[in-house]
Amino acid sequence: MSCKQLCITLVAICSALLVIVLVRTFTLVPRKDVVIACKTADSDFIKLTDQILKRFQKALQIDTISFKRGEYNRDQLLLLGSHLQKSFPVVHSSPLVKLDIIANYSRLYTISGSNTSLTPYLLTAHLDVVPAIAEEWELPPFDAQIKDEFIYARGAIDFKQGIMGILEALEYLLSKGFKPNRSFYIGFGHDEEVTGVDGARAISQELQSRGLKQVEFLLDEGLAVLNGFIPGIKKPVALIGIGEKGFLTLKLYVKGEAGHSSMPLKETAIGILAKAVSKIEDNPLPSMLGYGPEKEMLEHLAHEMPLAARIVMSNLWLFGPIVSWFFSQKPPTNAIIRTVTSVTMFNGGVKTNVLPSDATAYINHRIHPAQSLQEIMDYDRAVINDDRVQISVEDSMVAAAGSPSGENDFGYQIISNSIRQIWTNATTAPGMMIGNTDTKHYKDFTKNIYRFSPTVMFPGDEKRFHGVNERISKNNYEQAINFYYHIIVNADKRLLMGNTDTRHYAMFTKNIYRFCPTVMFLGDEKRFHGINERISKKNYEQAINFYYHVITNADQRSLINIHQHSDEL
Ligand SMILES: CCCCCCCC/C=C\CCCCCCCC(=O)NCC(=O)O
Repeated sequence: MSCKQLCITLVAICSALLVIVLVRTFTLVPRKDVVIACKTADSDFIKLTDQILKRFQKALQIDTISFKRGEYNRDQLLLLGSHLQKSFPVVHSSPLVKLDIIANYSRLYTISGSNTSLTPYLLTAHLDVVPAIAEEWELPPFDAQIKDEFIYARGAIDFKQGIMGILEALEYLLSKGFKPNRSFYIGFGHDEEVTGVDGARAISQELQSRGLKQVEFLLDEGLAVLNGFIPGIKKPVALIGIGEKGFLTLKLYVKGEAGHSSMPLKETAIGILAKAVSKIEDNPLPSMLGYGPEKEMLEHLAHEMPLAARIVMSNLWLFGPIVSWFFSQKPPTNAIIRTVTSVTMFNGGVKTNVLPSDATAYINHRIHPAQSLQEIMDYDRAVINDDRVQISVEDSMVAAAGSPSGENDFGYQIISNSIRQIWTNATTAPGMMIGNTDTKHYKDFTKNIYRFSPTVMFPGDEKRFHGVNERISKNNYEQAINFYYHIIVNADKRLLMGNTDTRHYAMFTKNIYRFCPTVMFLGDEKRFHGINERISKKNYEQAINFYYHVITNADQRSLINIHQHSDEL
């Protein structure tokens, strides 16, 4: 090949790459329905009254702690149950609502809709919380005191704002005479923090035993309204978890030899285990960017970014390694691109002058959906590379596949639109839930599983989950209630409000108009995507003539000057 031919080939390849990059950059624009913003002046806005605030604080003061599987504060769960009963009298006495107590503490509400042809949906949340080390908190974790407009308490964002927010919204709606068309369920599990096997799983079994086959969608706790988490985007980003990482907890065990500390062996069981753990921490798993829901997330968000970032994020096939490096720098972004590893427990030794007879550590992996449990086990074994360290599986769950997040996916769009009604300046995108939820117990009912908590977060707030100083602002709690209000109202519709293809032509003109030459009478709107869609012969003739006139009228250079014509008359 001559030098000239080589140059031509290179220019051709670069031009082709440039075209692909630019086409992807400017065509990845997600659906965005026009939504009516929820305003505090609206007649149906639920204001955070003292009464609402007090019952939220009371719920937070009840320490419904889960310690381990089957070990939770049972009395407190009962107390929380009676607090809910007292706080929401309309919910608990409405003929439209049936409450079942499941496995002693969990709660399943069935709200009957009038239209049995509509598939019901399911809202879930959990009653339990993780323990808190009170001494490390600014304010006691179970007092729910308010400081600078924030309510501090264990459970404030994980996830009693969900429990109370859902019931506040339902109480309000029912007291205003709301009668749903679409039935729905509300499931509150009591042991989500210890895998939900007693609570959510029992609720799911109860629904199955009633013959329920399918729900339209499921909304559980999950991602949040994030400010400043995603490089390049200043406005709030509300991520809806369409997938969920799996987990794998491994037990590492080293058998040692007890003896006198004055005559030590070269290595003790603790030393051997410490080296293994250190190797695990020094060898993070590789980035899987582009192979899971994070790809969709970045492609959805690209159009919100400045041009350079937009080009990069729209073309992960080319720029993936740069993005991976960048995202690896901070824990929240690192968590979405790879299987992460946390050494969470380490035990060994009984006395300062006794050689340890054994040592145990636990490693908790959160697994990226593109990897299997076996791959992670094999990786750890190879990294540790020491047969003296016995590795066994303590607990595991495979990652959850991505739920649909397309333009016509009812559940996703209902959640997205409800978010945008409350956080009007936020952009929504599908994401991957990095923690685990109760949703695994409901996966047989639907593929439309979404994980979103109505929680506003700023960088650093992620440490409050299971950490110290968990809190929510009063304003955010009010938003949470109104978010659930809109979920219930929006999901009660039969269909998404229609969108057209016009958004794909938005780059060509701002003069976009939408009109169908269709004559409609009241009730005909149900024929769209419904049954008995029809048009009269006369109307079809009108439609043809309408398009005839559109074509002939648009064929002019400019609009006819009406005044000129009037003068002529
Ligand atoms: C570029 C995107 C960055 C994503 C950053 C995510 C920020 C944090 C938002 C939500 C995190 C939720 C994690 C908490 C899980 C809560 C549920 C739970 O505790 N489940 C039990 C468990 O996982 O062990």
